[in-house]
Amino acid sequence: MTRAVLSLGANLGDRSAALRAATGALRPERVSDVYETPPWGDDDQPTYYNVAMIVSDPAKSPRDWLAAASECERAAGRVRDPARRFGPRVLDVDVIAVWRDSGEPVFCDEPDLTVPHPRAHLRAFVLVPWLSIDAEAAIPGRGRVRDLLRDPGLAADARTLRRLGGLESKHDA
Ligand SMILES: Nc1ncnc2c1ncn2[C@@H]1O[C@H](COP(=O)(O)OP(=O)(O)OP(=O)(O)O)[C@@H](O)[C@H]1O
Ligand SMILES: Nc1nc2c(c(=O)[nH]1)N=C(CO)CN2
Repeated sequence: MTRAVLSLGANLGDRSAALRAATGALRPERVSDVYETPPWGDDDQPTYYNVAMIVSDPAKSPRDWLAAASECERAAGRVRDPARRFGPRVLDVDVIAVWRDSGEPVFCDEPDLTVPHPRAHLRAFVLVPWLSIDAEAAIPGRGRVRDLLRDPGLAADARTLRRLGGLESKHDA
């Protein structure tokens, strides 16, 4: 059994619909409300809708979670622009952290898969939704999410997020 935390983001097209379709495919144990978040890393793009979810599966390795994430992105019609890092997208699904049934964290450091996600601890749009569905959330090797969010820069970013409500309601105009 592995348990994973996934972070989903969308800022092109019908953002709620993309997140809802991915949630249907990934069948999470828990999913956060939708947060509207300013773009991180590349300012020149629309605001994102972000959610965090907790998933578990008896058979899935971190690489299987990455494959499931990539399949959701493909199904949403994502086109990669190699020239634009952190650029706009119909759907992004990141594998934030993975644990075995025993609670032991899984670490991966491979060219196409790094777990825990190497930038998760810098992103209020990952940490705030995650903390909302797990008060004890912690990034293996980095510490508890509620402590990470005490960093002044992250705390300021956290205040720019707007909680919109559950995925079942429609948020896009
Ligand atoms: N933990 C991870 N979760 C998702 N993708 C990962 C992870 N570690 C490595 N990758 C790799 O990152 C590649 C690029 O992903 P993507 O285009 O979503 O990056 P990005 O959105 O520009 O940046 P970021 O990963 O910081 O969100 C993927 O093809 C995947 O192989
Ligand atoms: N607010 C926000 N900003 C981002 C996001 C995201 O999901 N939310 N994803 C990115 C992909 O690298 C880049 N920037």
